Amino acid sequence: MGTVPSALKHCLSYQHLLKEQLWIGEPTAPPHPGQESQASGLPEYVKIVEVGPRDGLQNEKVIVPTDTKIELINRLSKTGLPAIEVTSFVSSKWVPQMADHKEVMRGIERHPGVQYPVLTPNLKGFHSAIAAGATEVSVFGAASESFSKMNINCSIEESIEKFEEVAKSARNMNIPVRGYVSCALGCPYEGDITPAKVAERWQTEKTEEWNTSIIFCRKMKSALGVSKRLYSMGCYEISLGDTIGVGTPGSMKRMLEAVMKEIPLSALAVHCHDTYGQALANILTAIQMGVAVVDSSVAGLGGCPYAKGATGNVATEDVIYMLNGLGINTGVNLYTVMEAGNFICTALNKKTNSKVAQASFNTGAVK
Ligand SMILES: CC(C)(COP(=O)([O-])OP(=O)([O-])OC[C@H]1O[C@@H](n2cnc3c(N)ncnc32)[C@H](O)[C@@H]1OP(=O)([O-])[O-])[C@@H](O)C(=O)NCCC(=O)NCCSC(=O)C[C@@](C)(O)CC(=O)[O-]
Repeated sequence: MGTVPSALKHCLSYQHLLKEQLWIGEPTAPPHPGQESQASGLPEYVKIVEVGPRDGLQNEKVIVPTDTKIELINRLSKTGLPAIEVTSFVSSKWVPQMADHKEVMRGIERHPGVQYPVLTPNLKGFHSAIAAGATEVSVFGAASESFSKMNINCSIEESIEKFEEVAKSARNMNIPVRGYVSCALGCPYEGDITPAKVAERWQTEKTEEWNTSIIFCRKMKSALGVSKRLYSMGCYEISLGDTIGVGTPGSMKRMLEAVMKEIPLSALAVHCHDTYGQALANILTAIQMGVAVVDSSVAGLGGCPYAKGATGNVATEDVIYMLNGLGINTGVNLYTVMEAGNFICTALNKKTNSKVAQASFNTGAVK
């Protein structure tokens, strides 16, 4: 797909798409995330946080060569993406694919204006990340006790203590910290997290219905509680993760309504996996509610090693295509993201999960 632009120029569908401006991101300087378009009520600019090199690759069974990871990140850096999550400073016994975190961090070319966050579950990871040159980190908690235990081997409460240590050290060093809340809409171990009216119920007195939805209430309270605590400890942004991709626009809306009462909209991001094919719809719902930061993964790669059955993240290509169609600026060039997607899919010997990239292949315009 290295020849995407020239090949597609001869393709009628390309001409149509070009006319519709779906392929090209506006290369203008982005306004502040969340700034609203007067006309539509939608944000004028949506920031895309590319998580492919980390979330996308962490689940790959075969170890991807370090040079390939570096090349992927270097390619993504040239697309206009404002943030690229590079790797995780976690235990190589737990996630062998991320064992080369130092080499990847040190090997990439950094482009001005691009953020390169890395995951750090604790102080050990934080110090290693900083020593390797990280300038932004992310802590990652969960709304589900079982997932927390399986993923980072501690309870939610213990995880908060570790994140507080990271946040404190980061603050002293002027390092921005992002916070994830996994299982915001469902958990692979505890089942659905149905937020039906639970936020209101949590905040008011218990009713009869409280008893029937007590489990959901606890989980919702947990999602809210973890988000609030991450935000209070100084995380500048809270990324709400539908880790196993079970959410729907309905559950996304209810969850966001609850969280938005506690955390400013400008500090929220959504992180959607596409297991049930709902990711784009969920993202659209979030954007319509004013969320202006979206995580996505090139070629739709991804999955969490501790969330069995969860498929990849929503594909970056598909999110950009949708946002371009809505006239929302991302500053990202879809062509070059597709080229990066083709690069990594070729390297992994797998088909892209991006519908937009697949459609381009199917037109015959892309060989
Ligand atoms: C968190 C730990 C490390 C706890 O693991 P642990 O075994 O409880 O750690 P420990 O403190 O007991 O130490 C045990 C050993 O691990 C080492 N250790 C301790 N910390 C580190 C570190 N930071 N980096 C490297 N090594 C570390 C430590 O030094 C020691 O080494 P030993 O003395 O045995 O040689 C482990 O559970 C782990 O690495 N888990 C991996 C979690 C992970 O990466 N999951 C996938 C990412 S989360 C995700 O995908 C969801 C997300 C973010 O995308 C959002 C969504 O979709 O919802």
